Amino acid sequence: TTPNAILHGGYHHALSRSWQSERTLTKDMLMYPMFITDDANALEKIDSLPGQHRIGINKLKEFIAPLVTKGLRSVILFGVPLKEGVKDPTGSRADDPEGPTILAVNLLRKEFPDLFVACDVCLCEYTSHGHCGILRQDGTLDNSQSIKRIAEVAVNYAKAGAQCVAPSDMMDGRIRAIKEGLMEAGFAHKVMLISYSAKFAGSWYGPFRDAANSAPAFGDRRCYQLPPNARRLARRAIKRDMEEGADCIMVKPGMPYLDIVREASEIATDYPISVYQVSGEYSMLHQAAAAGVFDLKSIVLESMTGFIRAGATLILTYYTPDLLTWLDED
Ligand SMILES: NCC[C@H](CC(=O)O)[C@@H](CN)CCC(=O)O
Ligand SMILES: [Zn+2]
Repeated sequence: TTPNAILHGGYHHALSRSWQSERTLTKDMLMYPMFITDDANALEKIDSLPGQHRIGINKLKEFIAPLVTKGLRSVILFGVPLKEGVKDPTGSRADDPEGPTILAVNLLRKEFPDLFVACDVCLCEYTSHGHCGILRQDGTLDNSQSIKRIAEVAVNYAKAGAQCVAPSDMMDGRIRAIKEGLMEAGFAHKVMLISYSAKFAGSWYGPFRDAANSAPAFGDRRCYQLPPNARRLARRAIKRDMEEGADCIMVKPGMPYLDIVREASEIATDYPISVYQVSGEYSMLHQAAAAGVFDLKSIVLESMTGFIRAGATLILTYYTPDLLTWLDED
């Protein structure tokens, strides 16, 4: 089987099936990014992301239950190890069975059977150097080692019960490596593979790196995230990931890259298109509204309209809890 011959993974679950169709903003379109930390009893506010928290495994059920009651349908998990000595050059603890991500997958699948659980797959939260891949001695990326490790982590998240894996690393060929890993492990037909295909290097991720303690220790991510002005590379990355077996194509950041969302929806016409309203966008709107520039609910709903107009069918946003409330109002 060639990887992109496998379609089942993209519609195995009722929710992912709904994403395969045209939509206007509904709760089902929203995927909530959550930070799970290795301090089991933590429930820490994140200064750079007002309203967001780092959540310990023992606080997760009580935190998420009211959101599920309000109509939360899906989450994407980011493990945030804060304990000393967890990080190393190869991110070997990313798929630690006792680590925050796998513990959270286990708990959510057991306690909230209707919740669609996705895991972000990357090494940067677990590597001592903070890069999204494994480095050579000279400090440059070892792409083949990186995709081998990233595929291993993705398969282990699938084995733990994740219904979707989304690699945010931007290594070349990681989609095929993950898809083939899922195929070998017998998960490709029931786990959705969302590719962060067009993800741009730049200044929109600061609050996340603060929240996840995942900034690169040296250098930057310009050798693997796309150059902001490289529309043509984005088109090539999208086509490549379709070939390699992605079930959904994501663009990130969102508002500053709406043209790329439109390109993705025209290139990957038969795929659900996902967009990530990243931490910088979230904080910008939040702080501008607090400063009286505009009303928060209005501006957030209008940003959602932009994503849908550009062709997005799945929106990752930290505003998910607010939107679950706002969508029930007038
Ligand atoms: N794996 C990269 C994580 C990346 C931030 C970064 O480039 O450091 C994004 C997470 N997928 C940031 C998301 C955000 O800013 O909200
Ligand atoms: Zn990363």
